[in-house]
Amino acid sequence: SDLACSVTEEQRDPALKEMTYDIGYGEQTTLVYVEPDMDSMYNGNAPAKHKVVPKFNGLSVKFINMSNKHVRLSWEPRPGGTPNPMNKIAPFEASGTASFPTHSFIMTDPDTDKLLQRFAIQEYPENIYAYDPYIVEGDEKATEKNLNKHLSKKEKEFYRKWRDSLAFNEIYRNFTGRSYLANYLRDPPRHFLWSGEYFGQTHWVETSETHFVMTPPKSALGQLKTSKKRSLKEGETVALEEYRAPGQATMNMTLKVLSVAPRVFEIPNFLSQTEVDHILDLAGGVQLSRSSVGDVGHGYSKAENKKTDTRTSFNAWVQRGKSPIVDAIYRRAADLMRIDEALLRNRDSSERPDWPTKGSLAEHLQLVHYDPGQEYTAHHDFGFSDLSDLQGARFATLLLYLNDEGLVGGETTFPRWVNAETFDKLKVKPEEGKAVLFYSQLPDGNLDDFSQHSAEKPRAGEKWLINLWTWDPKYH
Ligand SMILES: O=C(O)CCC(=O)C(=O)O
Ligand SMILES: [Fe+2]
Repeated sequence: SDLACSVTEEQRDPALKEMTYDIGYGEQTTLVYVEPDMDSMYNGNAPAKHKVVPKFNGLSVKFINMSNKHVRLSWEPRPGGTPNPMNKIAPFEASGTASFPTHSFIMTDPDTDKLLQRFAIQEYPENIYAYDPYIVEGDEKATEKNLNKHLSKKEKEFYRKWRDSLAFNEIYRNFTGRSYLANYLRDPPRHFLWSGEYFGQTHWVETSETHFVMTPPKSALGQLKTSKKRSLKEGETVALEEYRAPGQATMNMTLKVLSVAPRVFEIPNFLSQTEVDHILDLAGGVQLSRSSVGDVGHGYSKAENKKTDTRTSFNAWVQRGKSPIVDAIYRRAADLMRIDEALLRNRDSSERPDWPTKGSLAEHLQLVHYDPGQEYTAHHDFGFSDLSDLQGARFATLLLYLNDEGLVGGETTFPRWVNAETFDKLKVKPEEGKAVLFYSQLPDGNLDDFSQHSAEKPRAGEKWLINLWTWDPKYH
């Protein structure tokens, strides 16, 4: 695109370092993410040498089923206590959730309820828990014999892939301090990522999707076909120009680094008052339903919809084509993330054939409403992929705050942000029109465990917010 921004030359992400490794196929080299040290996070002025251990000790846990049978995963409030069934994991697939050290999980045979293995969750970075009924520890020969006895050729290949993934995880963790939560070896994100080198660092980017400052008449706000390129009226550079900030061909958006690890940015005035009002207007016309959470690993449309106590808010989905204003918000968001807007809608094969899918890489806007006392406890927006090569996963989350008046509390918090000052969480205060951008993926393609976040309870007032999730890449 010809929109200007503060990145003048494309360079390798400053947090990527070369790592040489050998998982049994000879020496190989790849780029991995290494967290910047304290001094660089504070641009040379770190208040202390070492990072503070966060008070919050939760982590993302990944369970791998390395057997050729389905297993049932259950959570035990205490080891040996009554198990709470979670989900079935298919042969050679993985599943996961946010958890805490000392929590206990079990895998059982779904037909007989026979206990297969119990997992006691350890402290970060002990994120990965595998059920492998074939391995004979320290005896390659006996293991091989087992594999040949129980697995087909194809199944042995799947098994091998997980063994490779576990072997890579060991090396990756020694080098970077983090677990490899993706499957070996995930490509780096295909999208651009803003760098986040130090607190307060700013980037800027231009957009031609300027603010709406007047609400167009209802007749101009009909449904759009977002699978098509937009057709504009004669002389227009953007839709409904006459209702936008006058005399402005473009506007600049500023991203300020709130956290380096995870990479969190805030963008003031992303939405105008008119746009906020329009969305809240739409909310009046859409049916809000109790929010659900699910493992998004296999695509959100197939997510298991479970109503739980971890998420007590209400939500609704708003499609990009709902109105030209919603469409403009997607286009502006695309400019903000430096992603082609065409990737955030369905395309025909002539548009961006360089991408592996024709489906939109963005989800519908998720409109969320919290009353006092409602919350979304600490979670990750990513899910775990099966052994497919593409490993589609949520890449970025854009949060748009729609109100602040009368709202007390209700912050978005990042309890595991790396810093040298406090063990308390990073709190982002909702401000009308403000956006927060964070990445669920690291620039090396791994999932970012530190992207864990929560929505605090409003203590007074209500909270309205939008989630816009972008995938890398969604493949359904
Ligand atoms: O409400 C917020 O501040 C965050 C919401 C969130 O994390 C989510 O819906 O996934
Ligand atoms: Fe979230």
